Amino acid sequence: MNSLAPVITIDGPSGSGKGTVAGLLARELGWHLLDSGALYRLLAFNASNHGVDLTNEELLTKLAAHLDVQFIAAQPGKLQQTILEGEDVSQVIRTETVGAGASMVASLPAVRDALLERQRAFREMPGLIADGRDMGTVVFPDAPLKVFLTASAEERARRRYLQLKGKGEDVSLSSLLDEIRARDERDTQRAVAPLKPAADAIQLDSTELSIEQVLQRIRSELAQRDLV
Ligand SMILES: Nc1ncnc2c1ncn2[C@@H]1O[C@H](COP(=O)(O)OP(=O)(O)O)[C@@H](O)[C@H]1O
Ligand SMILES: Nc1ccn([C@H]2C[C@H](O)[C@@H](COP(=O)(O)OP(=O)(O)O)O2)c(=O)n1
Repeated sequence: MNSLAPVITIDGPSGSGKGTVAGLLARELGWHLLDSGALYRLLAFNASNHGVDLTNEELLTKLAAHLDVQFIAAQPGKLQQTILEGEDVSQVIRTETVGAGASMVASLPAVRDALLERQRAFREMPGLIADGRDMGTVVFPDAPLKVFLTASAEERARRRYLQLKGKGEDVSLSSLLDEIRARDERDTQRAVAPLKPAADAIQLDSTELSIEQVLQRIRSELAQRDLV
């Protein structure tokens, strides 16, 4: 790990806007990007492909340690492709089913341990934007700026609904709301690295904020810390 590279952590529940904001910030600053949720999604997806039960901690931990994955970005911060065992899986790992599977495998302590160093290795100059659930609490506890991004469950379900409809998927708002609530419950109640704000995180409720307004708030926090 390069201890000199600054890290901005963006944690929060599903649909709060973490991925969008992290991607835009990384592009704006020219920093690296860690989409940690993608690792848990990849593991759940890979396990299903290999017929591994999503509660089998021992086998899942082995799979996690040997995940053959590459994140390809033409330049730091550019939209990245996710390649698993040589295949582009960027889109197929984005479904709600894979998200629910990711949340299940993510509750297993040995699986989280197996993915820890892989995540820390993303910390390189000129800096890293890290998006997930435990970026500020566990993976990068010394990050100079930690953001905890939230929004009401109803607004997050509405956003996900619009996003999936936009991709032509046939989804229902009420089942998305149920799925979001179930995922919130599992992610906040697990024993290891539960979703919660770091003690030194700034909390941003984006329910009534546009993406640009969220970015503005983060830019002003960065300026206050002399990070840009
Ligand atoms: N502040 C916001 N206002 C309205 N829509 C938003 C906002 N932030 C994100 N979105 C939209 O909500 C959807 C989910 O955002 P995403 O970044 O994938 O969330 P997360 O990574 O937290 O699950 C996307 O379609 C995104 O464009
Ligand atoms: N750092 C992380 C990132 C994700 N997870 C788990 C918990 C989440 O429900 C799943 C999927 O995360 P992801 O960020 O891709 O999901 P959303 O885009 O927020 O819907 O993975 C985690 O436990 N720790």
